[in-house]
Amino acid sequence: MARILIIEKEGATRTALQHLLERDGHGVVHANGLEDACRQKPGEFALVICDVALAGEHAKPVLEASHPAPVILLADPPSLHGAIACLKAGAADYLPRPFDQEAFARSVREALALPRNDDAPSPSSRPSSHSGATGSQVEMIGHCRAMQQVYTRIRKVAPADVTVLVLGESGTGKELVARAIHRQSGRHQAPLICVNCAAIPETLIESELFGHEKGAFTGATNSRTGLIEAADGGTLFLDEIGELPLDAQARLLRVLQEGEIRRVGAIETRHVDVRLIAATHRDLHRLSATGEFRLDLYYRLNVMEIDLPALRERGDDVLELAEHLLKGIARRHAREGMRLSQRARQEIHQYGWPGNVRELENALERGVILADRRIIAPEDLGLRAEHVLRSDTADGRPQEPLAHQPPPVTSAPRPQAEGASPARETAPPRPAPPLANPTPEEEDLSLEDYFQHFVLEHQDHMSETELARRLGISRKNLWERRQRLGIPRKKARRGSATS
Ligand SMILES: Nc1ncnc2c1ncn2[C@@H]1O[C@H](COP(=O)(O)OP(=O)(O)OP(=O)(O)O)[C@@H](O)[C@H]1O
Repeated sequence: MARILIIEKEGATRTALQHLLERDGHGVVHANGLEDACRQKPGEFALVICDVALAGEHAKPVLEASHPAPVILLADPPSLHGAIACLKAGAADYLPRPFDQEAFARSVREALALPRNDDAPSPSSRPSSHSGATGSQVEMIGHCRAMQQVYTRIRKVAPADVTVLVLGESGTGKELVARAIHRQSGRHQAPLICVNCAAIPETLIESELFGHEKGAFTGATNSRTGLIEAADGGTLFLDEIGELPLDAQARLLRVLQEGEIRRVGAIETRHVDVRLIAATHRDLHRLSATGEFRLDLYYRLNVMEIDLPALRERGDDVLELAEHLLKGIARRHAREGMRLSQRARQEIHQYGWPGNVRELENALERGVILADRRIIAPEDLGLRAEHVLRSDTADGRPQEPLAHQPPPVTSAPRPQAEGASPARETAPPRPAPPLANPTPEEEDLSLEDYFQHFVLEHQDHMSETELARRLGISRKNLWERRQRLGIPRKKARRGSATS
């Protein structure tokens, strides 16, 4: 549950946005314009959503006022120039209106997931060309051997200014790799433009990527710069490149071969200096055999390859990632200090994660929202039984099926993305996590945490009898626990409730 500020003049739109946000459990505050918003201290909100018309030039005024809160801009009518300017200035997202509910919810989720650095300079002091398409710099977590190889590869290819092909299942962090390469390259002062080829309609992709001249097609009332030109001097990240239509593939090949771009409807070409990083979860070589992907483009792209392991192949990294992600998610929902129970950790370790890190983030967010107390139980994560990878415990005993899941839990086949390359040997079934067996102590520990928190929070205004009743224990038990935990009963103030 995050506190979100909506800056929007239009009453009906405001109500519709509020409805969508409240449905997802967020708290909403309104402002009619920037001045009104500034009085509400926008930087203290978890997120600011602003009509681009009220955001000031290139959204800089709203971004400055809202720092360090992320800002989503809603644009009607949208423009490519506007989008690039706003994103370069540091907006978390730029949503063209009308948008569907799912796109809006996703954008809110992603903006709330951005790391919030209160010490970072505000957008006004950041060089505007420095930030990427979403302005975020997420640290990559994980120490397993496969990830170490990934980091080494990134370090070696980053300064080499060559085209890079990043392979990996959906949600493994391909965009993070692209960001890391850009950051460590000589182009880091120039823009990084990220484009998901699968998200742009086939009819628009050429004009979006390559730009168009006025009159090039019906509706082209002005000439427009494409995203490739916008990345001039910097890096272009083309995610899901396997989805690029064949005509666009031919144009892209020309950009790579000649360093030249021809806008749709243009006669002359322009020179561009762009480093390309492409990513896909598909086997491009296999696609080229069926004519869906140009073989010559595949060879041009595949100068350097970085192969990201699936999350289920990263051993204990999954727990390190879970702890790291949990902190950010809990902070966003104002539930700091939330922890995973031993059983939840065990389940996270044993799960197959077909949706990889993105799925882990979603499960943790569910956990943070659904957990009644500060400990997240396996039930709160809502993982699907069919993706639990069965393995033996460290002492060789078969793993007990997880209590809340419908038995039997069988050895699930490791899910393989459609068309994905059988790039890497998969790791053997994971041993049980390096944890003590889940025992009553663990639940006890969480109860003690809760007990301590509850007592400290309420002892000033509740009598001992009421505290004990609310905790569901006897007064004697309350006294004993106070002794054990070192929170002795406060001396009753004259006139305050005692029992
Ligand atoms: N090693 C990691 N450490 C921290 N966060 C990670 C890591 N890998 C992925 N993530 C997070 O997981 C989410 C998905 O990552 P990303 O978008 O880079 O994946 P992707 O492979 O590009 O997915 P898709 O192919 O579906 O676009 C992001 O929120 C990202 O920050």
